[in-house]
Amino acid sequence: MLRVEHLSHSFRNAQGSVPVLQDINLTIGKGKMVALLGSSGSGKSTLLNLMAGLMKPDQGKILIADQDIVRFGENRLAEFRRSHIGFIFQSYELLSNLTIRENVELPLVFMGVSPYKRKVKALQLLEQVGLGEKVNLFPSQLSGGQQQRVSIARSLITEPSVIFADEPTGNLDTETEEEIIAILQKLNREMNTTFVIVTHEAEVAEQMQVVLTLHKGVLVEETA
Ligand SMILES: Nc1ncnc2c1ncn2[C@@H]1O[C@H](COP(=O)(O)OP(=O)(O)OP(=O)(O)O)[C@@H](O)[C@H]1O
Repeated sequence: MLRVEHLSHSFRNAQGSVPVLQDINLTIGKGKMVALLGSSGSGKSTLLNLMAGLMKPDQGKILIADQDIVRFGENRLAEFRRSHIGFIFQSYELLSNLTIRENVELPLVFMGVSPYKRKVKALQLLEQVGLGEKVNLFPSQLSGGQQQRVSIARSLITEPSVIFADEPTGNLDTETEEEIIAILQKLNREMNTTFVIVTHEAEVAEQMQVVLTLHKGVLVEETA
């Protein structure tokens, strides 16, 4: 379960402090597929980055697996992120000099998992995202949609409690977007992983179980 309590955040600029998120409270149950919807500048990415422990908020609690990650020091947070949190970026963020199997294995390399175990798990996940035939290719040999599937497999390899995705289909055409959403839904069913997906497209949000809508830094609607 993921819980956010009284979360507020501001960015500072030359004029002073600009509030970006104001008193956000939300609870996301285990295994839910959640959309974070809102127009440009409403604070979606900021909220996602805070929940993923990539930034520290000014105020509030962020509870993941019953632990308030806001209180963690840098090392503990980095360790917690590695084992509990997955992230999918709009721009895939794959390493071009590694094969796609090696890219998927990478989080386990940092956790000291044996090469054999890493390989077995990576191959299984690549099979699940429909790339079983392409495991030895390099990212540049794949389409954008295929590269995003590699990054999805990579995000799952540590079996995280929750995966955060920031506009995961933002660089893809409509047909490929539908394929990626279908894969995320399949993985959510098969692995009971919680997904929180930032989107500004109502059509994408409608396909999720819960939709959280942000407007100017305030959570204005929650539909389930
Ligand atoms: N590092 C930063 N420094 C100062 N202001 C920032 C910073 N990051 C974001 N902002 C501001 O915070 C507000 C919310 O930004 P955020 O990226 O969270 O919105 P968003 O809803 O994800 O937008 P988009 O859909 O365009 O990505 C915006 O007004 C933005 O300009």
